[in-house]
Amino acid sequence: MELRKMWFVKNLNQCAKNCNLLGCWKWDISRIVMRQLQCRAKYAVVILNRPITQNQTFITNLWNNACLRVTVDGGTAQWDNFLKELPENVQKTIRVPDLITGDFDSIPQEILQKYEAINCKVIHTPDQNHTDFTKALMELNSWCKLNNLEIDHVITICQSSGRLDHIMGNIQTLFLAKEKLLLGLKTRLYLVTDDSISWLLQPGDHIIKIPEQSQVNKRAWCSLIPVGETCSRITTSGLKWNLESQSLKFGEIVSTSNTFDGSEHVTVKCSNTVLWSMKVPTLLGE
Ligand SMILES: Cc1ncc(C[n+]2csc(CCOP(=O)(O)OP(=O)(O)O)c2C)c(N)n1
Ligand SMILES: O=c1ccn([C@@H]2O[C@H](COP(=O)(O)O)[C@@H](O)[C@H]2O)c(=O)[nH]1
Repeated sequence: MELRKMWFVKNLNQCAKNCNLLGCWKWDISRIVMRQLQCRAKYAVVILNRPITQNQTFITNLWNNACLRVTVDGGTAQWDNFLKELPENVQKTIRVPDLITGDFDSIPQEILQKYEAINCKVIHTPDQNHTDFTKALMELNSWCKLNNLEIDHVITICQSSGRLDHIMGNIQTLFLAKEKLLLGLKTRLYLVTDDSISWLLQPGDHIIKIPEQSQVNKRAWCSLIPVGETCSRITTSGLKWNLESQSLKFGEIVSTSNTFDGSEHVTVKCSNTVLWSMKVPTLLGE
């Protein structure tokens, strides 16, 4: 075997030992969800069409420190409502959206005109085979390419209430982002609701840092949901109800209402993609 190939195989074996031949991801959401948000990572914020009820300081810091701010169709009106609730002196400090996208069946005309007048870029995405959220990510990605910007995270402000089809559709967008490479390879996509954050764990090894308050908070739930396919083999540590080379499948085991065992990290080794969600008390200001 030629030398370069031998080196590659040796490294692959090492990697296989560590990462089960698949992938190895570390997740530290504290810089994203802590309200002070001293975040040096480059990230974009996407606002979907649900009321924004998270802590005001968290949202305004998140928004103003983002590299790119996108409101999606009716999400623009939700953003406008959120702004109206802020004290006037704070309103003046808030950056305007960079992009407004959507098929525009939900946004009131006067809101669209108001934001056009202050030079927000408006992109009409009429395709009815993809949701406005999915199309917003495509536009976001084009914007990043055009502006030579590599972003680490896309933080989507939404809710897990309201229409079930939209909730499922948003999870479908997480899958599409991965399967159809809607975002850069290194860009991580999250759904942030009132008091929780969710993202997909791809096949491989994951180390999830648990914020200190959640380590000891008995109400700090977390979950591992096998959306889309059965997860035939999953092993965890750091949870109250750990899984040991078990399978997750609807109709058999789905890990809801799980919680932390006080460890600093949760580890997950999974053979198939699963949806990880966890409560983050600081989002609401608890
Ligand atoms: C098999 C199939 N089912 C349903 C649809 C319809 N459909 C899927 S995505 C989409 C656009 C949804 O737009 P969005 O703004 O995300 O949601 P809205 O609030 O307008 O319903 C539509 C109409 C389709 N194109 N194909
Ligand atoms: O109940 C809802 C409604 C919408 N969404 C998300 O927002 C975008 C835009 O929605 P519009 O109704 O077109 O304004 C949609 O694609 C969904 O991703 C939601 O999560 N819940």
